[in-house]
Amino acid sequence: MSAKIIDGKALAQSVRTGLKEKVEQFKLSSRAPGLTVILVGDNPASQVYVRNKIKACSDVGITSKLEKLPAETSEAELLALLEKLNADDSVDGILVQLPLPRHINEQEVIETIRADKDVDGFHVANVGSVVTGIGGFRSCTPYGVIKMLESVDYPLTGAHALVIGRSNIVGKPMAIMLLEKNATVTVAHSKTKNLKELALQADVIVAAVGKEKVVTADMVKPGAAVIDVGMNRNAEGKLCGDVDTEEVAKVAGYISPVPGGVGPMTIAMLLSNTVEAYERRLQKISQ
Ligand SMILES: Nc1nc2c(c(=O)[nH]1)N[C@@H](CN(C=O)c1ccc(C(=O)N[C@@H](CCC(=O)O)C(=O)O)cc1)CN2
Ligand SMILES: [Mg+2]
Repeated sequence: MSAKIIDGKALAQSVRTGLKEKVEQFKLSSRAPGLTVILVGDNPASQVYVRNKIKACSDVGITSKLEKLPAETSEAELLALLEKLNADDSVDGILVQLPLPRHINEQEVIETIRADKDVDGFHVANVGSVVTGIGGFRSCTPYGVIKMLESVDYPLTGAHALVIGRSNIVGKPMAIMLLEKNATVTVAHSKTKNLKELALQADVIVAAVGKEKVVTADMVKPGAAVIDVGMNRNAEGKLCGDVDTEEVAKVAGYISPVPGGVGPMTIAMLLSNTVEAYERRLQKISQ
């Protein structure tokens, strides 16, 4: 068997095309949605991701602004900038690129962003709203994974989903979003003892560990959907995910590649959240 590829790059492009049309309509009667991206320090990967986000905004017509701060920026300075952006009516979405330098408390920073401008969906108010099913911005990576599974009509109701990884930005919200789709969800992590046994029972595996070849072919049930959230460099310095893609593709029903899978969808869902933040703000103003 050879798995069908879930092409995140193509799906992201179609999401972006839809958003572009929406933004063009908004601009006829009002202004474009606005996103401010904050980058602290000079982490090379973060620089690439931020550049890609700014370019993606420009492609769909979202007005974006990059605030580049030196690595020595104090937490107080960063929080002051966030308060200023929170109060700025032209800013619909605010994003602070992670990771932050070690001297800055990430959670403190996230909680300072106004929840209705938190287009990353990391603020506790948004996490809580998603958990309780009352709306709120969804964390972009797991939101993108759900869209990828929906794009191939993967039947999630009653499916057994295994999420490997329990980070606040991927693993935990991923489990909640799969639960919302009526999957039976197991979350595995570094202390899980019987990973292979759990994986062999899973109809859907989402690997979000940050380690090469955590999911191998002997762990995958024939026909399962395997979504790779990992972003690693192998011994040759090549970008790879957490899944042994070549071998797993011989067993799985669906597989998402790295690069070209979840990564582009993360950025597409950020744009989608930004457009949603703008729409909600306009709605509030007109009430
Ligand atoms: N504030 C945030 N920080 C971080 C997030 C986030 O969602 N919000 N996620 C990651 C990094 N990230 C976005 O910021 C991200 C990582 C990778 C990609 C991507 O498209 N990857 C490409 C490959 C890129 C390459 O060649 O290096 C792919 O998979 O095809 C997008 C977004 C941590 N920080
Ligand atoms: Mg830190």
